[in-house]
Amino acid sequence: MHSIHSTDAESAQNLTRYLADEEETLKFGKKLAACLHSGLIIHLFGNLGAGKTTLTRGILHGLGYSHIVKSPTYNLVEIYKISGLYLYHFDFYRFNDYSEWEEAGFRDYFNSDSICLVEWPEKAGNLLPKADLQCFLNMFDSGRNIEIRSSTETGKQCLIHWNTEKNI
Ligand SMILES: Nc1ncnc2c1ncn2[C@@H]1O[C@H](COP(=O)(O)OP(=O)(O)OP(=O)(O)O)[C@@H](O)[C@H]1O
Repeated sequence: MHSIHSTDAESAQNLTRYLADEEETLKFGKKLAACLHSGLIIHLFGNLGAGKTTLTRGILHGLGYSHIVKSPTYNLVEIYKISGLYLYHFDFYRFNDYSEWEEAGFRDYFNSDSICLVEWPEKAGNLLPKADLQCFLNMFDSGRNIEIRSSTETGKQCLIHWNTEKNI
């Protein structure tokens, strides 16, 4: 059995990592993928260019997806299927209103067979189901970091998995 590693910056409820460059964001996403499973809803917060799509690309690579990962800015959602698992990558930056939500059938995307990663969740407001994990991609003059907070018991279990995983 592994012991739970924790520092001041991380506990079962949250973790923070410094991301030196794009490669490191990809690497972090790949490692995070090992803690994820179907049914999870993850909200990604961060300004334009903060690295939300890069993180998603890392997660997809970690799940075994080896093709191009595009930003969903224009389509609102990109759909990936990886060995029976669906991953929906939303970007609500250009989201307008409830009718758009209904027409696109977005409600149906949030089910137990999929992982949903949502950029700009604040633009869709309370139409979205509650997130299990909230990822904050922060940019400072001194560099970038990511902070992940769990907001459900399921999300908390993911971060416990991260903390107990060897070599992470
Ligand atoms: N940790 C990092 N350090 C430096 N550059 C990074 C880092 N992570 C990503 N980038 C670079 O930042 C740029 C923007 O990244 P990305 O498209 O992932 O941002 P985004 O948050 O999805 O943006 P948008 O909100 O516009 O969709 C890319 O050129 C990427 O290479």
